[in-house]
Amino acid sequence: MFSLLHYAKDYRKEILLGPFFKFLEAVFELALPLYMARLIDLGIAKQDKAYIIKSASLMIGMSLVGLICVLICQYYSSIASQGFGTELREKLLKKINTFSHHELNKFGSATLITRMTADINQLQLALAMLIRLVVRAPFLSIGSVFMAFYINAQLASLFLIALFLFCLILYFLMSKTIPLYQKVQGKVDNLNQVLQESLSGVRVIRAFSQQRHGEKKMTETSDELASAYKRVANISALLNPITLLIMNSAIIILLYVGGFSVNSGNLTQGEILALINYLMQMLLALIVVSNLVIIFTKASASAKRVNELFDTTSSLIEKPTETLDFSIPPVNAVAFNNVSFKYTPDSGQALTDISFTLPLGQTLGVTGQTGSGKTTLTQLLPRFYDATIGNIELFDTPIKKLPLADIRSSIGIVPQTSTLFSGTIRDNLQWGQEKASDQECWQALKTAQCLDFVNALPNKLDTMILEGGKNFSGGQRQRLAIARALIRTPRLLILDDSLSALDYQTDLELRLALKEELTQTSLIIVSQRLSSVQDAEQILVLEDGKQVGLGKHETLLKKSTIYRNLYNSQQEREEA
Ligand SMILES: Nc1ncnc2c1ncn2[C@@H]1O[C@H](COP(=O)(O)OP(=O)(O)OP(=O)(O)O)[C@@H](O)[C@H]1O
Repeated sequence: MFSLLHYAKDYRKEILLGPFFKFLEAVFELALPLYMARLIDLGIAKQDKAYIIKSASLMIGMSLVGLICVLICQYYSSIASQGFGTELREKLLKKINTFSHHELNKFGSATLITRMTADINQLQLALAMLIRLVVRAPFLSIGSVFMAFYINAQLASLFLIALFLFCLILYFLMSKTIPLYQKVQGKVDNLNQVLQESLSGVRVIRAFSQQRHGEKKMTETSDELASAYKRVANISALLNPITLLIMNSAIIILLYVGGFSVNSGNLTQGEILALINYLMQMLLALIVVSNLVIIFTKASASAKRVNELFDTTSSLIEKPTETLDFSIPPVNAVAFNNVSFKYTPDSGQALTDISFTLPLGQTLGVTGQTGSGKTTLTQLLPRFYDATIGNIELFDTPIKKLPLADIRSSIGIVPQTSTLFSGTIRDNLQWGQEKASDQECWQALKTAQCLDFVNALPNKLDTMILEGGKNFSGGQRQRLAIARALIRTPRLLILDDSLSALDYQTDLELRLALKEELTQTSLIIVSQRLSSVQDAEQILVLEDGKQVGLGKHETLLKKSTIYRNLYNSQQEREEA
């Protein structure tokens, strides 16, 4: 956990001064019962008004200074803990952004969200408590024992017995609760995952009338979390009553034994009150210590989960030795040389021995049945994954020799399910290119065949897109996503089944516009619909991850049985 503290290095001053002010306040708090004892014994008992006023004023003054110290400490702890959380979140997001899709798939988005939010909140809380209480609480509990010994060593031994009993109980409770807190954190992950799936898949759930099933799953998961919490809470809840029992029993014994000492003149009334005060101070400080232990236990579980992300090395190794240079036009936009790929060592072969070249400025169509490996192939180009065997070249350079930034800025990719972000249409287009002017936005919208529906919107480019683009149709969303990819005029544009929601006419017009407007751009169109790829200079046919055809439409019709069957089945469907 402490390894994460270096993210708070900019707040050294606050981390050192905060506990110092809290310590000052604790010194005053520790001195007050002693002053109170003197006030009773020397002021009230002897009816010395001047002494009473002097002592009372001193005590009020100490309390006020103590209050100011507390406020300063709270201020420092807020600044340091919030700053620490922000820094940690930024660094963690940066780290996650270096992950390849392998690592992203392995962790899953639910746990990444929990770690970025709940876990970091827990660490922020731990730092705030470290500043506020870590010096104060032990100082007060130990200081109370010393003060008690200073007043009366015989009665102070009672403090040691109470302290011993408390530590015994605390140890017993902690040994039970600490492992349970770690389990609770895992259950929070599960709940987040179910929540995320239920909310993002709400339409599918409704379409299948599966609300009951979704609700049942949700209830089961939150019941599991609730019962894990209950188990911890049931055990932790014992701490306060047991502490009060110890405290009250000790006070009774103190009053009983102390009464004899007062009668025999060995102890004053003020001293007995001071002892009771110190006893309460000690046990209350110990309750704070036990709460601190709980907070740090939770924080250490959170730190483990955050560190797991920091310690994960991305399978994507970036060691660029070359950069993309278009001063001498490359011959090919893409070349796959005997490329094979597996998602995990244990999974089946997603691509086997794929080889093709896409000359600069030309179009490659990729087709095949569902699950044949089309999307997988496109994901190797921006290096979302690396090929297991073989090599891939982009603009005549092996992609592993290029900086990721060069690769990704030269490729525009429109995935199968395009994500639009909440914000205006302009905001979404500017994701593609930050400084795109309105004119550039309209040009991209025109090429992507969005003019008709965007023009019909009263706020045009300022129209708000709801989360996930829910206020647009599937086809409109796909075209907006294409416009976003076009706005940066990519050198290679990959449309991964992104024309599937368009009618034949719009699909054709869009492809013609792409050819006309993007003369410098090479194109990969992935589609099961052969009409979308049949005009391409080459078509790659995949089946079960294998390359079963490569050539022009007419050639494939003659030579590839699979392609011919695909074509015939689609023709029949269209005629039916
Ligand atoms: N993240 C993943 N982890 C493991 N296996 C995967 C993953 N993504 C895809 N696969 C597997 O890889 C194979 C190829 O999938 P891919 O998505 O590339 O097919 P596709 O041709 O694009 O299919 P579709 O036309 O249905 O989109 C399938 O067997 C699929 O189950």
